[in-house]
Amino acid sequence: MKLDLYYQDCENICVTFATIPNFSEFYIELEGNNEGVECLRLLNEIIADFDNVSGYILPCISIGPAVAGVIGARKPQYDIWGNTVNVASRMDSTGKPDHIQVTKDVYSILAEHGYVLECRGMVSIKGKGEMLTYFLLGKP
Ligand SMILES: Nc1ncnc2c1ncn2[C@@H]1O[C@H](COP(=O)(O)OP(=O)(O)OP(=O)(O)O)[C@@H](O)[C@H]1O
Repeated sequence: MKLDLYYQDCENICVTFATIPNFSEFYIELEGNNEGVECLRLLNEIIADFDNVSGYILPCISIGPAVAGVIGARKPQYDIWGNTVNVASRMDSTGKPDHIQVTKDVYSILAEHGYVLECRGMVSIKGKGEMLTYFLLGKP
């Protein structure tokens, strides 16, 4: 048995979750049309143009340690794990349309660099309790 594992401990990474609002409706509309190929085209466009996507994407950010690696023998997949990833996912699931929700740690770093943020207040996060979160409003 081959025991080589690819993994990397990351001390401090920034994790962004990005949801496309109403994606499932969009996808169903396209199913009869080119079997979803147009949908893949759109996703590639969004990823290639990530800096200019506000409006139809909802990014949410957390920072901290995580482990990254490849898992799966038959269908290997690269993924990341850890509390930082779960919190980024929660920033996404508790987010607000047209807003970028970030944790307090992200707020501290961005505020130091002149970004404009607004305190949202305490948000109830599954598995974490109440967390103070912020909305990112603008660049320096
Ligand atoms: N690598 C990842 N990629 C995508 N989503 C992830 C990843 N790691 C964690 N998540 C998501 O982060 C969320 C929080 O993770 P947690 O381990 O607390 O899950 P859970 O308690 O089972 O919650 P849930 O009910 O949301 O599934 C989950 O919704 C999970 O799907």
